[in-house]
Amino acid sequence: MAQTNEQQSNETVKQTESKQTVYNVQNLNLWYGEDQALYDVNMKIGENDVTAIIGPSGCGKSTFIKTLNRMVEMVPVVRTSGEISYRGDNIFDRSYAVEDLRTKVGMVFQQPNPFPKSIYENIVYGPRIHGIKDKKTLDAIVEKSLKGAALWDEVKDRLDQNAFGLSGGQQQRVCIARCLAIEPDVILMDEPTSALDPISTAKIEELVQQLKENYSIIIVTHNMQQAARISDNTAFFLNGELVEYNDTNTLFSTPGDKRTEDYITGRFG
Ligand SMILES: Nc1ncnc2c1ncn2[C@@H]1O[C@H](COP(=O)(O)OP(=O)(O)OP(=O)(O)O)[C@@H](O)[C@H]1O
Repeated sequence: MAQTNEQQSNETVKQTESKQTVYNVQNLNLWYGEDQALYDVNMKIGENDVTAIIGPSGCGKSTFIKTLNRMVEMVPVVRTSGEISYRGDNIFDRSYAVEDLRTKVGMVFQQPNPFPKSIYENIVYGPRIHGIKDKKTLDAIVEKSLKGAALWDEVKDRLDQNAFGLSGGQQQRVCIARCLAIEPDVILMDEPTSALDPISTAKIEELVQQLKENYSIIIVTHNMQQAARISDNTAFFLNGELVEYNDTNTLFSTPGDKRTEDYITGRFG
């Protein structure tokens, strides 16, 4: 029998009750002008979890993930209702400082997008904006971040070379390292491997497993096998609605909603 979002959300809370809640999304609706893209989304996201967002093209996955750092508001016609609490504070409150949110919540995109600068300059960009000038401190941040992104050994002898000279998979790890350099709490990943070859994809997947020790990760993916391999919880979106949200094993083995079953068995999408 189909369950309501609230029932599913409560169950997921039970399963992760020993964990801190990083995000609590309540009754989130979002419109692009007249067109509604998200409908009454309710979802709790746990600390140190990898949370996968799946669903067919146009179902609202990217829109949802971009609400979590309020990047979606860069589209001027966007309007939202409901609440997203991050570590207990509603990020839609007028007094909430979006700059603080963006230092806590890093983002990695579908296409690797390093700056047209050296590998070193890519990593120190954020820390410099935050006022860090000391060369030794910056050097240490570069090493730590590149090690965290499993890239240090490959690039440590050519930090002054342009990041554009790296492979696509390495560029994506530069972007992850750039994100780690600001010491985020959460990393949002919007289809981070869809432009990469299988070997680079496997490296990023392995990296996600390492990163979850220290960060909470929310990843949009078209690839259901990827969601099954790397995530703790999975949310299935369809037409802007959160159809089902559960621990990944349960969602893929015994989906509670016929629409989830149809999607994961390849009947559409
Ligand atoms: N900037 C925008 N302006 C107007 N409508 C938009 C904008 N971005 C997305 N939408 C609409 O919002 C809905 C959800 O789009 P979104 O990109 O979030 O879906 P998605 O699941 O991430 O798709 P895909 O897997 O193809 O990337 C779609 O109907 C889309 O046309």
